[in-house]
Amino acid sequence: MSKILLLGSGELGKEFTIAAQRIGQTVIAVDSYENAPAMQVAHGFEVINMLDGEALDRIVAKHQPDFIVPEIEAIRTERFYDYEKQGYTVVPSAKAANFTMNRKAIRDLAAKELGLKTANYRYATSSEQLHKAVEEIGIPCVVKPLMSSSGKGQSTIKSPEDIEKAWNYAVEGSRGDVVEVIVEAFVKFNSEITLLTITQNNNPTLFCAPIGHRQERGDYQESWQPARISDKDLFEAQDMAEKVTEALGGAGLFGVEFFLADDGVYFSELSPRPHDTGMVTLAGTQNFNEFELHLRAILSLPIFEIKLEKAGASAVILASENSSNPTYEGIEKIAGLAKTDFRIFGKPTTRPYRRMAVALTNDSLDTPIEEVIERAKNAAQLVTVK
Ligand SMILES: Nc1ncnc2c1ncn2[C@@H]1O[C@H](COP(=O)(O)OP(=O)(O)OP(=O)(O)O)[C@@H](O)[C@H]1O
Ligand SMILES: NCC(=O)N[C@@H]1O[C@H](COP(=O)([O-])[O-])[C@@H](O)[C@H]1O
Ligand SMILES: [Mg+2]
Repeated sequence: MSKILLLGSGELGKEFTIAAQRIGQTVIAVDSYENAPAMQVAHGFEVINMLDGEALDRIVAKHQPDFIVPEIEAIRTERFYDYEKQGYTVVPSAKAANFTMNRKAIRDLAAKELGLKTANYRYATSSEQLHKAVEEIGIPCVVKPLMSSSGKGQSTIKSPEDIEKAWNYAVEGSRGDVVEVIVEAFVKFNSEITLLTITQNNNPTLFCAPIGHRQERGDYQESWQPARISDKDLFEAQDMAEKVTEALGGAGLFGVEFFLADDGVYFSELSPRPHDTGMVTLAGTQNFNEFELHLRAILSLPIFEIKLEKAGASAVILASENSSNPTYEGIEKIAGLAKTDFRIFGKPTTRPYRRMAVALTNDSLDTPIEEVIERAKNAAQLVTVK
């Protein structure tokens, strides 16, 4: 049996840990605060600042894990290359974790090295450079810190007056020590998808049915599976996903994000780990959920097939204010609904817009997906977090 050091212990890590526990693996859950969701179900835990390389070195040496599994981006990922040299397995690979924590590394790899279609983009390290970059890219455009996730520090420039604001907002929302932003042309997409892509050690790459999602404030609100997509677009997205995951290396599940526009498919970014929008697979849409697939790929266990069994949707349940010791009202209402389920993550504190729980619905594959999404949204609205 293997020992897994899980770096990041939120809702995604919690489901991954439960999947690992079910097949007898040992998980040590790590995060920056005590009582994080995955810690509540793991064999052991560590509370450290994961951006602190020495703290990371210390717990890796202490636990000597068979697998180091990043669950968030904000980790001193440069250390991962050393761990690989020392013989540790980083999931999916040191390169995958390191490249995706910085938008510049992954975007240059995708657009320049691999030639994938992306939005036009520039970088800027000062507000003067941002003005120039916006002039070149054109308005509207999207500004994001190089190091951030879940929409933090991200804004859309709709007129020249927004540029200064966008710069300040990005610097404030930036994690880590890099003061640099990416400016991307605004893609007028018709929809966006996450393509869960599973790379395996001794077997070919597999894809899940595409997941559609809707974002607000750079964070997902609802996701559904399967997403509506033409065969041509799906084939293109799979081809791009295969190229980028192969370049990053290793075995595991990736969430590859695409925009579907009139002029084709745009690669946006990817997570080298289970994706938040992939929580829809907890609704029983597939024979294996995304956490089980990640685990199987990591452990080199065969995946006989990935079968889409139901249409499903997830809708987030957010907190609205700051509190500790959160309570949940409306659980009995959501519990009473047909073909509906929910997960409460068990986060010890709330803040405005913090994702605390998720509503899940499913139905037969011939049900219009809009109906399934609507039910998930209505279900989520029944629960309030105080
Ligand atoms: N160039 C763009 N054109 C149009 N919309 C965009 C563009 N870039 C981002 N968005 C919108 O903002 C959302 C979040 O962007 P992105 O995925 O790059 O941010 P993130 O902070 O990495 O989010 P997460 O970590 O949750 O994936 C996208 O899903 C999309 O809805
Ligand atoms: N888009 C990335 C994502 O969804 N990550 C998930 O959110 C947690 C952090 O939540 P928190 O900010 O509420 O602590 C992470 O640990 C991970 O599970
Ligand atoms: Mg994203």
